[in-house]
Amino acid sequence: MASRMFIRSKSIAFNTLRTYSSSTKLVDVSINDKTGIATVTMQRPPVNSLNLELLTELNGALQDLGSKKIKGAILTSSLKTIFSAGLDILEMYKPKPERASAFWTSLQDTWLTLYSTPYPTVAAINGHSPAGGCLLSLACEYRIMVNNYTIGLNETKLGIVAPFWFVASMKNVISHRESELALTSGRLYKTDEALKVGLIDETAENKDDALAKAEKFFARFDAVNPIARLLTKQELRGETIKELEDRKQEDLDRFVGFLMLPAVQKGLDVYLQALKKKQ
Ligand SMILES: CCCCC/C=C\C/C=C\CC/C=C/CC(=O)SCCNC(=O)CCNC(=O)[C@H](O)C(C)(C)COP(=O)(O)OP(=O)(O)OC[C@H]1O[C@@H](n2cnc3c(N)ncnc32)[C@H](O)[C@@H]1OP(=O)(O)O
Repeated sequence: MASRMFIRSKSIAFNTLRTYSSSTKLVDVSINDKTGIATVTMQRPPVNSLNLELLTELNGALQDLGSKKIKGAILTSSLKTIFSAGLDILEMYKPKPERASAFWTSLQDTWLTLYSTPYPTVAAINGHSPAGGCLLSLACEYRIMVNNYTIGLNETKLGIVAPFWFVASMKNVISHRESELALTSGRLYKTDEALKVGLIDETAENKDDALAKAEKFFARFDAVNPIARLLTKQELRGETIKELEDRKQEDLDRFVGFLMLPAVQKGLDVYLQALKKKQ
């Protein structure tokens, strides 16, 4: 049983399909032995907001999969109604500069890893996916979203500005015109609206349906040479990747500088209060 060699977690039964499992506190990874598909699950209740720790674990998991022979990876969430609430606002509100730098660097690195994976990727968006949640899904090659949730880059609604690589991620998926309309107004699309503009590729009834559809997406590559596939992906994504690599420090300095502006802190304060009052 060659597949047993991949068993890491002692909690996995021998006859299960999860022949590889690596669960950290915030990210669970399992590989189905029969399909060769990895499922990467974010698990940071209540809303999978992306803090330094979640991003670090996610980046590690995605990099780790690069050394395994997998057919593809699905990024999803363990939460019932939320894929990811985006960046953890508490990482940006009254931040310590060192922590803010480490946080932003981990976001840049996670995006670079996800945007350039050698394996195909699908976001199974099983809940709301604003801002940074949308960014993660845009970095995948295909997006399948469960009905009746929302997705988009809503940064302007928080009084913040989506950095150039957020904008590029959007523009590489939907039109320039639609990106401009969406980003300037901080629009969050409902699932069916997102499908209409091409922000997502398919809708799903529920998470299981999304996972089944992801499997079908990966099957498209059964008859495709994997090297040809990867080189084509690199050709299409290389320019956007290089731009962030070249401007990583500049982008980091802008982020930290931006956070230090009193007007930005005031905006985040108001937004946080509004989130709390919602209850
Ligand atoms: C001029 C030069 C410019 C150069 C540019 C350079 C730099 C740019 C600078 C900054 C760019 C930064 C980019 C940021 C992108 C982001 O991702 S910002 C985050 C945006 N996210 C959101 O707006 C989502 C907010 N959340 C929600 O809408 C809802 O919570 C939800 C996801 C739809 C879920 O709703 P639900 O009703 O189920 O849950 P609650 O709202 O009750 O939330 C539960 C609990 O969680 C807290 N919370 C929610 N979201 C976040 C979050 N993103 N971060 C931290 N905490 C969050 C919420 O407050 C509740 O907390 P509790 O009251 O303590 O229980």
